[in-house]
Amino acid sequence: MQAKETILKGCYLLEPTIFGDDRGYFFESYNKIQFESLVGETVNFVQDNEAFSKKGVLRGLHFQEGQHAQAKLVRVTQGAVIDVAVDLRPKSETFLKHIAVELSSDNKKQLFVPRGFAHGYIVITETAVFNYKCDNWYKKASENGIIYNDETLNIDWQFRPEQFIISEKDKRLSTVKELFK
Ligand SMILES: Cc1cn([C@H]2C[C@H](O)[C@@H](COP(=O)(O)OP(=O)(O)O[C@H]3O[C@H](C)C(=O)[C@H](O)[C@H]3O)O2)c(=O)[nH]c1=O
Repeated sequence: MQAKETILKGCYLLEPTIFGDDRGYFFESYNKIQFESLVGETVNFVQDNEAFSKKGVLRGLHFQEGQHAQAKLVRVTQGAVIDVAVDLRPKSETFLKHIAVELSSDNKKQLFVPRGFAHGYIVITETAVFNYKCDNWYKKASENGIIYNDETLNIDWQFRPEQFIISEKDKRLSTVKELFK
């Protein structure tokens, strides 16, 4: 596994070492000792999630507040998405900056999104299976988020489906200006 820190401090793009042979391939998708050595911190994941979505589905931008904040290690095991992480740490040099990366079952890339970030993705293939680890449990009451087309963030989702498929909940998310007024 190799890792490269993105422009957002503490947010890493990871690439596994793939072992191919005439049967197919094998790779370690997660190894605690190696992962922590690459990202430079102890991370105790407690929950694994999986989401299946159709083309054009946009989930996010989400985060959990306060002590329920979650760090996430995200990857795609079928199809492809444009994955977005936004730095919401007021003291960070990259506060309100974001990255957008393609994660896919082909490139097998993973993104480590630290606590204090908002996260979301849009599906760019017919379907996608999104798998991720969280270092804190789901806490519905602490859920919050930023609307996907927030003017301050001005995210280029790099994909313009005939229509975005967005949950009613996500259509009602706040803007950055509302969240940080
Ligand atoms: C996140 C979550 C949801 N749920 C239940 C709550 C709802 O009944 C149902 C769907 O939840 P939601 O519409 O919030 O799922 P997503 O829109 O995929 O939310 C996720 O999408 C973005 C991209 C994220 O980074 C977060 O992990 C998470 O917010 O699953 C659970 O039971 N446990 C959970 O951890």
